[in-house]
Amino acid sequence: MTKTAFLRPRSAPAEHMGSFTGLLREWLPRQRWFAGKDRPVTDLGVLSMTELFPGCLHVLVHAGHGGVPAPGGAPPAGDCYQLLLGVRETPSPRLGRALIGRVRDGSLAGMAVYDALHDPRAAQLFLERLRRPGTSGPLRFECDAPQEVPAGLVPRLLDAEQSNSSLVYGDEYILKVFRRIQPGVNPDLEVPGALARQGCHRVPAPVAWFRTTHPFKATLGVLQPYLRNASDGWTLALDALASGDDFTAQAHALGRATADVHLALASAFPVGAPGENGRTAAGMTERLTAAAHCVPALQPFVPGLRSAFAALTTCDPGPPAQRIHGDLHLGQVLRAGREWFVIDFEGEPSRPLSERRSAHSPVRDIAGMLRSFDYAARQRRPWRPEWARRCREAYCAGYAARAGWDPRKKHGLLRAYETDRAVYEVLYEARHRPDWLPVPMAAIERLAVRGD
Ligand SMILES: Nc1ncnc2c1ncn2[C@@H]1O[C@H](COP(=O)(O)OP(=O)(O)O)[C@@H](O)[C@H]1O
Ligand SMILES: O=P(O)(O)O[C@H]1O[C@H](CO)[C@@H](O[C@H]2O[C@H](CO)[C@@H](O)[C@H](O)[C@H]2O)[C@H](O)[C@H]1O
Repeated sequence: MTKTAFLRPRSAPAEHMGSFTGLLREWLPRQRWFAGKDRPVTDLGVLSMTELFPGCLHVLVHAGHGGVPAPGGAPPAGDCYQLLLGVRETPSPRLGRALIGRVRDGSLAGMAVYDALHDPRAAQLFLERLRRPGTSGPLRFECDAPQEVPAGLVPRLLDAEQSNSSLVYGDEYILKVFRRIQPGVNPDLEVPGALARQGCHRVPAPVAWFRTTHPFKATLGVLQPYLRNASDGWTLALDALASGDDFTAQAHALGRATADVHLALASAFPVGAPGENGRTAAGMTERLTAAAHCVPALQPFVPGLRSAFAALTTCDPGPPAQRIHGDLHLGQVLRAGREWFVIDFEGEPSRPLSERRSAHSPVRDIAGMLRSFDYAARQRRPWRPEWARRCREAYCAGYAARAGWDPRKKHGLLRAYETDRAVYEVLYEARHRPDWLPVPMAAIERLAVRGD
């Protein structure tokens, strides 16, 4: 009998939970998807641990960043992360990169613990679990309509720098395993499901998903069809920049695709109240203040940026608020065949889930994509501002052709939303990719000084 048989029943006893926290305390902050890199982890606790199959544990951990426990014994402020942990005496040498460490004490002392998403055997068994709806402890494995996902698809873990972790199965399906878990339905399940019911073909529809009921209700992962031979917009844009190829036709089609998705979102999630620019401006100003506190390089530009937000209260109110993508950029769009598809409806990962699921101006998504053209144009020296400007024109024209209103005619709104997005990007880059910070900072300088 292996030592892991110890871990039964399915919800593992508290004794084992403590064995892992020492290892995870070191490993967790080094992961790309760990959101609290700018704050030390002051406390780490296992919130739930479920044996999925022998040698593979599903674990939710809480990483605290100081503060006192909330009333009722709830953990103090911090984030919850999802892990799949492999526990073996001797993991295969191929799993070296995935090794988290060896348990130091308790009944599992000496066992190696690793990130099981890197283990093809565990990934295969996990798909088997998803193919059959049912429960494992607090975990629920579900699907919408019975779709025959074939058995035995070979898994591979995407090694892209991501906010979550994704496994591709046989180039047929892709499973996104959310890493930072917040209570509630994840919009990356909710939105594609609702869009599929609207008949929107621009978004791959969920095939199966899993969620937890403990320590709170939350979506944990979604399986969807994998778009084979697709290229993401970022790669295509950089290729076009490198070869000198025109990208305006692609940008125009992308504008049309964005409008299609916005129209489908507006039908799928009808919103009663109109957008309120005063509240939006206040939120943007608050985010700027918080960002300038974390990234001092922003401080000299704060007055100029604030004026962009203040102008929101007097400018054309623009289109009504509705559900949107929330983090639209060139990496979130895939070109397959002659069509653009839109993925990853999670929204900006650092915002609370309730905010990400509420209505916003569609201009926010448009601004996200316009910022992305600027990011792409700045990847080459000399910088190619005219490339970004042409893409911007084409994208807005494509959007206008489908949506019936032209983003270029909403100058005040666009400036405010692009500024807000650039502020978000400054914070994102400072936390995750400090080498990239000059890219959004250049936009900040331009938006604060010239406002175009
Ligand atoms: N349905 C899909 N078909 C093909 N590739 C996909 C699909 N969904 C995601 N991808 C690939 O996986 C990458 C990460 O997906 P994404 O949803 O953006 O994850 P994250 O939230 O971790 O950033 C994308 O950049 C894309 O290359
Ligand atoms: O794709 P995610 O949901 O993880 O989005 C996050 O990471 C993105 C980077 O991977 C980041 O996007 C920024 O960099 C892109 C180039 O790598 C650029 O195209 C985007 O315009 C820029 O915002 C995104 O902001 C972040 O939420």
